[in-house]
Amino acid sequence: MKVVIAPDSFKESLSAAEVAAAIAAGWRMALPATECIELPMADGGEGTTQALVTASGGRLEHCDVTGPLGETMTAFWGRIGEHTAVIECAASGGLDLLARDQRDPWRATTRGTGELIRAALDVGMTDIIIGLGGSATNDGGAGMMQALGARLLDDSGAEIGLGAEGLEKLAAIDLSGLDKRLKTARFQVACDVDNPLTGPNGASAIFGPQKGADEALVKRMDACLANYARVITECIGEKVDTIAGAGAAGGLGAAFLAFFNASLKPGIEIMLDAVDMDSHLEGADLVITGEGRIDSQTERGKTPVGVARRAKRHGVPCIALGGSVPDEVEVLEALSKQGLKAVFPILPGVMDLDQALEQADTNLKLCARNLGAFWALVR
Ligand SMILES: O=C(O)[C@H](O)CO
Repeated sequence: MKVVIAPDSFKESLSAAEVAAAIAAGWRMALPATECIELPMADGGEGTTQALVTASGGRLEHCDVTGPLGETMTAFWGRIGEHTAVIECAASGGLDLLARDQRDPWRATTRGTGELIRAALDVGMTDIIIGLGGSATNDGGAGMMQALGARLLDDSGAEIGLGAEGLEKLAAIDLSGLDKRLKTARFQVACDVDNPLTGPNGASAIFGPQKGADEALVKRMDACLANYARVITECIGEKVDTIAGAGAAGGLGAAFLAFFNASLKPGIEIMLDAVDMDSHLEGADLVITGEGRIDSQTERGKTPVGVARRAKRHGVPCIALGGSVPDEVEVLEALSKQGLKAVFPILPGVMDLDQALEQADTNLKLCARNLGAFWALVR
């Protein structure tokens, strides 16, 4: 029997490679002869650089950049071959870089992403894959653009400040000082979701709360991004706010659409192609995917759904394991339509979040072992 194991990371707990290894170990407790193919996944969010570098035999490079709250930190990017760089926005502006009580989407900046792009261009990279997702930011990529030489100005002609806050006063964008290398570099943008920039399904409304925004701040940040979209249209004639993916990573997707020679793609598709998922699915009996939290956002293009859609195309059944899973049948039905036929919670009993994060490895093994035992019974 052949099982393809293609999970994302369990945030704040296990990397995608560790999740895949735990599922394989648990499954083999029940069915030791199974050929388990472990393919750690990512969809643009944290872990994307590592997963693509591992899949392509590249290496990580490190440099000092501006962190999410303006502090200096050491971040990384990936080098694949001679000319390709992978940069994930989570490396310098990621939610997992901040403790829960430090999260502040009003001030958080994407400046570090711009600095990582510059670092890659400085050493001759011409093809850049950008991973969007897992961010602590909601600044629409304003910080990134400033790091790359754009001037974002208020109505007195002064540079706006960091974060979503700065966008409230944005009145004009001057691209005359933009790094010239951006004209010739090719960007592929791997988005973890397909949300638009603004509105009820936009970056602030859907992802603001997980970054620490309350209802009032969500509204204010949505208005800031709407102002940003208006100024982009006025200054450069691009209308980006309703385009799918513009709302990824706190609106960073919008900046790539407006200012770069870039195409936005579901991140999981880029990842599946990089590991040659199609050939691994040949002759597979089952695909197991998973993510720390599986919910209605999963439908918007996150790893489990991306993997399930690809498995469905090959006629291979796909199931998922999650730390937390949907508790509404409508969400389960919607996931099932996309090919994710069943979703299993890994928790063996009531426990608090810290305990669940700590025991994720054991819980994954036990759940995978039970699934393997059930498969042995019914096949
Ligand atoms: O970073 C974020 O805002 C979410 O992961 C959606 O892209």
